[in-house]
Amino acid sequence: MSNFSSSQLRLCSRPTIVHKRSIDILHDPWFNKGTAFSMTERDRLDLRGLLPPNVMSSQQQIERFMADLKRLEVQARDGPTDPYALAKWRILNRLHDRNETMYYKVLIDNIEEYAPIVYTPTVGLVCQNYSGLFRRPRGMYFSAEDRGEMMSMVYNWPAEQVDMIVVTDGSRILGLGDLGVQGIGISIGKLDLYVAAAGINPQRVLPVMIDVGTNNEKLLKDPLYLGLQQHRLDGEEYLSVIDEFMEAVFTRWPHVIVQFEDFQSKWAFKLLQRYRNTYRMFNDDVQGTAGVAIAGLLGAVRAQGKPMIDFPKQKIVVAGAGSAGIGVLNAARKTMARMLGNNESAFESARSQFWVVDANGLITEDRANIDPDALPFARKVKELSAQGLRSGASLEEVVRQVKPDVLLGLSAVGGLFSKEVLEALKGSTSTRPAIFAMSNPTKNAECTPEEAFSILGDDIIFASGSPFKDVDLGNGQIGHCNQGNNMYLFPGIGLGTLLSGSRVISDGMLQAAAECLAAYMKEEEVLKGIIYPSISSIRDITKEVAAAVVREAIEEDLAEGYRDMDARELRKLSQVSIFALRRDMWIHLFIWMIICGVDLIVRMSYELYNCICSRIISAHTHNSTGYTKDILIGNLTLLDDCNHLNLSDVVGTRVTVLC
Ligand SMILES: NC(=O)c1ccc[n+]([C@@H]2O[C@H](COP(=O)([O-])OP(=O)(O)OC[C@H]3O[C@@H](n4cnc5c(N)ncnc54)[C@H](O)[C@@H]3O)[C@@H](O)[C@H]2O)c1
Ligand SMILES: O=C(O)C[C@H](O)C(=O)O
Ligand SMILES: [Mg+2]
Repeated sequence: MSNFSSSQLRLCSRPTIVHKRSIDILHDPWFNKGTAFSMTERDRLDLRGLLPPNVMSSQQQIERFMADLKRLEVQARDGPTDPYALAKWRILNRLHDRNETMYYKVLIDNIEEYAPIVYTPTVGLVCQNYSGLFRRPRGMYFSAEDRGEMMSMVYNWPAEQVDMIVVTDGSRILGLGDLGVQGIGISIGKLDLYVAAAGINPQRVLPVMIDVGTNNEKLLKDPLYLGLQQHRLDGEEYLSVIDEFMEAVFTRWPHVIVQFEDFQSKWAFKLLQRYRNTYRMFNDDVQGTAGVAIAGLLGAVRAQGKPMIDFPKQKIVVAGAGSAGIGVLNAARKTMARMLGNNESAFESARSQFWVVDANGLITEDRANIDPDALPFARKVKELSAQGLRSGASLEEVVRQVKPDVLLGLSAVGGLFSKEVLEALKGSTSTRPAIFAMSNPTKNAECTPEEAFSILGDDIIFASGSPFKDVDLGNGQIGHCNQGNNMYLFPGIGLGTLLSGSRVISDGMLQAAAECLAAYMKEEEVLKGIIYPSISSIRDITKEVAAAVVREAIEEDLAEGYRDMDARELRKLSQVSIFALRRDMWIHLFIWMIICGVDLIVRMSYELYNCICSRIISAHTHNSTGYTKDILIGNLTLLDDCNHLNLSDVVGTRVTVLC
């Protein structure tokens, strides 16, 4: 017999009235069921796309939480270079969920310490463990199950404006392979850098995961996996999902920029060709990496005490012919060709400077089923014997015979530059050979700086994709470890494109970004072996890169202007001094607005803050942290000299300023 009266029963079965919708529900601990929301509930509450696609039972949710809790102790000590990396990530992530503005303040002020936590290398560990780490969702998930729904579900995202999307399909996360839906961590990490380095408004960024399944058998068998448990879609089916996604986001936000990230090379090039002339998009692994590598390669030439124009004489061995390797090879060949006269024969002769080794050894023209993207770099069979080489030669053999100036790794194989390979590089004809161990995360680096310096001696250039500490060479000298990572370019490429209002991202804009990075390092730094800036100057380099991209977009007549600044005004800017242009960027770089109820929080530069302060009605210190102030905004029409800021809607409101 039940103890309930019939009126109590009626009460119990009464539906809960949910006044909230969409993300507000997920952020309300009273209503939130997280991944346990059924598809019907997701549709009725405008939640489709705001959660990973796999609907979980509450028992599964508990199991996932417990499994993560048990793993915590082991995994918190699993960080590649920092034993507490994962624990730090959790703490920062919790801060993000409580107070986003403070999160970015902490990140910006401590970028050197926390970039390796929110970005490479720790982000790799985060993606690997995402099922356990998942708490509050960030970003959107578009899955194969959402076909036909994307055009409407894109409106479930709460922000009216989105400037930057970073999208992945999770198929090649860093050098960690197919991580399926867990790859969303990489989109989140890249966008954290967009906010920290380029000052993009955090309310206008959108991390996206397109879940078309996974071919990772471990994940397919894991009952707690958050993604679709099916093999990846392929061919036309795959393309139709990505097409639908692109159409949906560009319909809602026609001016958005979409950065493709960590797509397996099989699709990376095809998607780039498919969309780059129609949409504002780029592929960071192909194009961002290429620019960063070019800047580093030119730096390596300067570090030998030679002029950059000597670059076409460099012999370069590349290990890895995937999206990143081929991207770098194409860009390096074009750069050489430009230096050699920019004609057909220059382009042809530049080709002979490269030797490409992949999982099957040296790539030569006689290879069966050769990847068409690698074909232009296949060595001619008739020249092999003269070089003491053969089809499929090992990396060690190639290095020994070629005696290259540069050994560049984008293979995702940790330790590939073994003792034997580095010993072979001792025969290099360069006065200062360069080693680029660019694969991520840390354990996938082709070699460590210690290995390189100890085998090859002090007079080398070393760069790695993930951060390593400089090496004490024991004679009062420091072996400098450069971080050659596309983070030095993608925020500036995105920001420059945004500010220019260019409809597409041209080769010229990417080239301008790379040249800007190459020119950024001073002669004396380069001669010391410092060929990339330090992460602490990422805001500054981003500003420079963005300015270069804007200038090139204007030059190519692609710029259509941004917000209040039309193309004509932009063009005028190109004629004034570069300083004025930078000042303008500075303001855009540092301002963002977060609408909080009726009040606004404004994050801005000191420069702009001072400008506003001279016109405020009242100001008082808001809290004890010393960097937050409440001000009452006066007549903002006086703000004309704070170029292009339309703050008129904040007149008379209380504004919290974070300087
Ligand atoms: N530093 C950076 O800014 C940066 C940028 C992009 C990519 N990456 C890193 O580069 C790596 C590769 O990325 P991708 O997108 O090109 O991957 P990918 O899977 O498309 O390509 C990997 C390539 O390495 C080759 N390879 C595998 N084993 C090899 C071996 N033993 N010897 C030589 N080559 C071998 C494969 O045949 C393939 O051509 C990843 O670790 C990624 O994190 C770094
Ligand atoms: O994410 C990074 O750190 C660089 C690059 O995009 C990569 O895929 O490794
Ligand atoms: Mg990447």
